[in-house]
Amino acid sequence: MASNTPFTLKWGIMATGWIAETFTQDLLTNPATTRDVHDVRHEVVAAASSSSKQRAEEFLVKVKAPSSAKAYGSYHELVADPEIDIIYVATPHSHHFQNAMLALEAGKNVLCEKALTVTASQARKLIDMAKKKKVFFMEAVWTRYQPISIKVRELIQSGVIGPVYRVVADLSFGNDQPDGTVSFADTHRMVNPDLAGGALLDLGIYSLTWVFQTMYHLQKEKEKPKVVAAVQKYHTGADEATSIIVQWPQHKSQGIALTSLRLATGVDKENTGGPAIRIQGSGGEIHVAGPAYRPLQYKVIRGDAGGKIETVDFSIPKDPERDWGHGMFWEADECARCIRDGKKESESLPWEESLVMMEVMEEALKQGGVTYPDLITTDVFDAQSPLNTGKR
Ligand SMILES: NC(=O)C1=CN([C@@H]2O[C@H](COP(=O)(O)OP(=O)(O)OC[C@H]3O[C@@H](n4cnc5c(N)ncnc54)[C@H](OP(=O)(O)O)[C@@H]3O)[C@@H](O)[C@H]2O)C=CC1
Ligand SMILES: O=C1OC[C@@H](O)[C@H](O)[C@H]1O
Repeated sequence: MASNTPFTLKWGIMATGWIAETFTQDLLTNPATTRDVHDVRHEVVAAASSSSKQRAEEFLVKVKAPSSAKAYGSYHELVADPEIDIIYVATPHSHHFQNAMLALEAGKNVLCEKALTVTASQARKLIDMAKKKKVFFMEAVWTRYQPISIKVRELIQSGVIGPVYRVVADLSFGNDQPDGTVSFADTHRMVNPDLAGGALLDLGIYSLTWVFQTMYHLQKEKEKPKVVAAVQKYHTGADEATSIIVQWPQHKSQGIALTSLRLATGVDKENTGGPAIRIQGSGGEIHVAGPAYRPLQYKVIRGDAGGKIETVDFSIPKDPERDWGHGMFWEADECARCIRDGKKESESLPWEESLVMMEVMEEALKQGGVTYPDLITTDVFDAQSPLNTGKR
């Protein structure tokens, strides 16, 4: 008989930047009152900063964590805490391989922010370590767990638009400046090669997510995609715009994943002009409004109904007590359910799919001549790497 007590997942937060703050606040929302979830809940046990314990303390205050939450001044201390079930890695992508490996080596379950790694080989090694340690490991592509994504995947599987042969998806940010730059300092993680900057690994991954979750993910016999890419390099060496065509010849399908730091997906700053994602089947289309990372509306246009349009809107629920909700809690709930049920990977984003997506992105960047420093592309784990110790 199922227990009425929700399963509690105990989190350790690695890093104290913007997304760590956003995600942790989502963790601290009440699952029952926010989103009618009663089988799992979350506890923030500790947070760590690579720069100082004080920064971690300030972070915990800022997110209104319970007073029991511990602050650590190093990632090593965090992964050694026996009370923690899962580490959320919220550092720049440049750091993900070393930081996630640090946690996996310590026997922790890991949720690692996107992009999972800088290279496919790094992703492979993390997956191998998760297998070896028999722990749960997932890339934090929150979009996959949002109700709208689940619904769109179900619609496609129901056959309402027939077989899907083409998907065009865009996430572009509109940061063009009159002086020819984009509105990020050269040191910012969006454009800094030392932090694996660039449009593709940061934003294009969402366009690719839509291409993958509506086609590759639903393939019964998985087919490796062919990849053709056009990459516009920024003066820092990172990509400022990347367009990828992925092709699955046996499925007669193609996906076009677009991203740019200069153009915006929509004309308004919120990127809500649409459709950001156009899913084309032989019997109709599904249009999803942007932004691709957190869309709130889709339209189904059925060919057999004379082009009749059904529009469905979604919203991100808020915790009334905290006046907060960003939409990242669904991926946290997925982690809790997988760990409760003894699963090592999520069916919505299996290891193999994260890996193939990394292979596609690596190939696209290779075609465009984008390179990153050895420190962040090595697939050799080093617990004392500056990426783990913060000693820059
Ligand atoms: N899912 C989503 O919607 C989003 C995901 N992301 C992903 O999250 C990751 C982090 O992004 P974001 O939070 O915006 O980044 P921030 O720059 O705001 O934060 C990154 C944090 O990483 C730690 N860090 C360790 N070493 C470095 C270093 N050399 N330079 C900078 N930071 C360092 C710092 O925390 P400390 O000193 O405490 O260790 C810092 O606060 C990226 O991989 C990004 O792709 C980002 C935004 C949205
Ligand atoms: O993952 C992301 O999604 C939201 C964007 O604002 C952010 O830059 C990106 O990292």
